[in-house]
Amino acid sequence: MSDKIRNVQTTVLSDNWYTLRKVTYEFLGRDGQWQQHSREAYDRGNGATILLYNPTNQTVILTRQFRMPTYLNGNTDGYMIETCAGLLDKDNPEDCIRKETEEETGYKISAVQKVFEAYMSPGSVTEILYFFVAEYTKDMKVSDGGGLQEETENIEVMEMPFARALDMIKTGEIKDAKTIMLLQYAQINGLI
Ligand SMILES: Nc1nc2c(ncn2[C@@H]2O[C@H](COP(=O)(O)OP(=O)(O)O[C@H]3O[C@H](CO)[C@@H](O)[C@H](O)[C@@H]3O)[C@@H](O)[C@H]2O)c(=O)[nH]1
Ligand SMILES: [Mg+2]
Repeated sequence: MSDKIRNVQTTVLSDNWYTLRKVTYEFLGRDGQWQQHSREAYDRGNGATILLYNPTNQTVILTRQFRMPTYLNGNTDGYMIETCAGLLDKDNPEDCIRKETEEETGYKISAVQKVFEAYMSPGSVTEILYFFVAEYTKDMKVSDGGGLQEETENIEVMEMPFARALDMIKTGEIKDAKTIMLLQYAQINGLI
């Protein structure tokens, strides 16, 4: 609880798939005066994401899928290259990301390492994202991956040299924040 806000009132504006709320409240400003504020907050739950890397072959596993919001905002074909990621269900982030990894990439991993967590868009989206890394090898591949049929995810699995992935940040072929964060984490910490 913050002693800098009071009289918080919440209205649901939309709950068709995820939930958009309008929140009005009084906020104690830096000048010591209470101000009336109103903010919208989009709640789509929390998520987890993972960079799969193979230090021997110097490769990483990424995914490619259509993302409508990016299509609406300048991404000409709507496709995004991203680290494997999913929304959390009732599971803890570790179990969730293992399950998501198998569904989306076809790799069955066990040991995962949490590296940090971050609010990805704190002015408008409630979500906190948990970031993981894990080593993978060929023999961990148990299926094609691709995501859940019933969710019509159509995910393409991409294995590529780590150096190529880093280069794709420079060329703009990779434009997804979580993916850039994890690739740079791997580079800074010499994972590969
Ligand atoms: N029918 C329908 N499906 C939706 C809607 N919005 C999302 N979906 C589908 O719901 C599924 C959710 O898949 P997950 O793999 O669980 O989540 P994600 O979308 O990959 O989320 C990850 O990436 C996001 C974007 O970077 C992250 O924000 C999120 O934290 C997470 O890491 C996707 O197939 C998505 O297309 C909708 O309005 N209607
Ligand atoms: Mg996903």
